[in-house]
Order: sequence, then structure tokens, then C-alpha cells
Amino acid sequence: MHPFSVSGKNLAYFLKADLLFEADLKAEEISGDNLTDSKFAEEFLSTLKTELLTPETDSNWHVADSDIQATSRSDFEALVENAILFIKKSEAEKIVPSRTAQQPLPPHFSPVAGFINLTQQYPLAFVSLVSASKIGTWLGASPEILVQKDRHNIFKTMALAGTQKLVSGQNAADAIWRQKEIEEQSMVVRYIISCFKKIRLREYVETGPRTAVAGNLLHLRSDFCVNLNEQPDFPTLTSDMLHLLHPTSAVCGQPKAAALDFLHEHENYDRKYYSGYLGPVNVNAETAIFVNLRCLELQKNEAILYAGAGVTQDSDPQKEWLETELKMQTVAKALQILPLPDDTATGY
Ligand SMILES: C=C(O[C@@H]1C=C(C(=O)O)C=C[C@H]1O)C(=O)O
Repeated sequence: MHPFSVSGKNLAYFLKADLLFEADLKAEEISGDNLTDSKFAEEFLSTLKTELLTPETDSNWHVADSDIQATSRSDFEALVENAILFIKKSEAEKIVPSRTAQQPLPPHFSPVAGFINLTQQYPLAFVSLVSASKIGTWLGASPEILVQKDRHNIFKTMALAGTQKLVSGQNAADAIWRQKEIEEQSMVVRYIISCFKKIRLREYVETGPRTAVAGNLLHLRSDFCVNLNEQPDFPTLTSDMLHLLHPTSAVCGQPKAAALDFLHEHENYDRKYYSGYLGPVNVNAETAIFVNLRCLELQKNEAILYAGAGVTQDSDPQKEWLETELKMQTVAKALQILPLPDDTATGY
């Protein structure tokens, strides 16, 4: 688990898994509802329920100190306005301001039940629940791979940016994107290619951009793939790219240094582990690290939700606020205890 920015308060931790449950799924099983119905899912959920859904483990989650206050709409819109002015007068092309919101926990809230709820809502997301003394407790459903290396030695990363609401009944392939989102996503693509160039890797396959469904949202996504069996000169590509990519222009901005300076000076709160990264490292020869997005941090009686939005010179502060509202709705589903209406059951 790695924070957005490492500091004395926010450190990166390797956490050893207490329990390892591994799926051996065929590709056709990893699609939509199949996953929730599969034998694997049944076994996984029943193991979780017996091992973790017990009063002792599920009511005493770790809470990290926090003085985070919810960002008001006017403060966030002023921050976006400020970012637009900064972009117009500096070399920055894109900045990703973010904000927090607070939501009371329902009575008898169970993080493990919240986790299970998210795995069922978003079968293709990386659903995570991390609770540790120095980190606090984080629950999330991320759609964004930062770096992945599978057991066949295939490296993958993605450029995910540009957001619109998924309208009920809409076919994702029919989505129409404005110039603003197309440019925003192409900056992330260029950034990934610049990282490959830095280490002189030329043999990668780029596909997309295509529209990707992420819960209640649509994004533009390009995929990058490198067959490491054919690239013997890049044995440490996964960790090299991890260090070069983070924080990508999808969560920070472009160019990175100018965007980071702006955020440190103006964002006015500590992102902690939001927009950092997490995921299994070298578990049975596989690594899959995701950007910590669509996440919340549990306090004792409330959840702190985090979300950001890519700002370019064409941004509208009110729309960026609404975009962060929609992004927060993804993980807020974990806080609902009632069955959800049908149209919210869309998988990533
Ligand atoms: C910053 C977030 O998401 C990122 C920003 C996006 C955007 O600006 O359109 C889209 C996907 C993510 O790469 C977030 O979910 O908080």
C-alpha cells in the first residue's frame, strides 16, 4: 500500500497476506455476472465470511488520525477555477484536483460486508479492504491498473481518463466523447509512452482508446502490453515503470512536476493513500498494482470519501464537482445495507 506522496505521516508498506485465496479462472469465467455465480466466488465468499465476518475482526478496524474536513462545493469549484487559470498562464496542460466528503456509517456497519457488497456490485474492479495500524482502514473498487505482470510474463498498463455518466440502458460503445475528454486521455497516453521512451523500450502494443465501463461511469481507456519473454533487456520493467508512472497524469496532471507543485500548494488537504497504489506483489509469480481510486477511509463513526477530476483549460468547475460526486457514488455503495436497484448493478 503506497500513498500519493510519501511523507513522515504516510509511508509505503508491504503487508503480508494472512490469508491467500487464489482463483484459477478461465477467461470466459471472468466476465460480468458469471463471476458472482461461479464456484470460485462462492468458495471465496464463504471463506471470507467464516474467517473475517466475525464480531472480533469486523468491529475493531484500525483508524488513523485524521483532521480531514469535507471540502465544500464552493472551495472545490474555486480550486478548479484556480487550476484553470494556472494552466492558462503556465506550462501545465492538465491538473487533477481532488476533494473529500464525509458520510456517517450506518448502524452496525461491517467493513467485510461492505467489501463483499463491492465485489458483488463491481465484479471486474479491483475491490480492496486494507486495515493496518499506520494506514487506517481503506475500502475501494478501482478500475485502473497501474502496472501488472502476469505469470506468462506479460506486462500491462493503461491510460484511463475522461469521464461521463453511464445512462441506464446505454451501450457503452455508443458513447460520444468531447474534445476535452479526448485530449485529457491522450495526455495520459503520451505520458505512458514518454516513460517507455525514457527506458528505451520500443516494443509495446497499444490498443484503444475505447470506452470502458466503471460502475456508474464511462471512461476512455488505452491499453499497453509488453511481452517480456521477447524483451530480455527489461527484467525489472514492472518496478521501473511503477516508479516512472506514479503519479500518472490521470491522478496528478501534466507535466508532473508543475501539477504536483500546484496540488501541494493549493489542494489544502492530505490525500494520504487516495490516488496512491496497492495490490498483490509477486503472489505466485504475479503482480497487479492498481491506482487507489473510488475509495473511502473508515473512521470510527464515519467514512471519508475521496475523488478527483482532470482539469484542462476547457473545464467547467461545476461539471468537475458533479464528476467527483459521481465518482464518490461508486464506493458509497459499500455503505448501503439495503439491496440496490437493478440499474446500479453494472460491473466494471
Ligand atoms: C481521479 C480519479 O479518477 C481518474 C481521473 C479520471 C478523469 O479525470 O476523468 C478518470 C479516471 C481516473 O484515472 C478519481 O476517481 O478520483
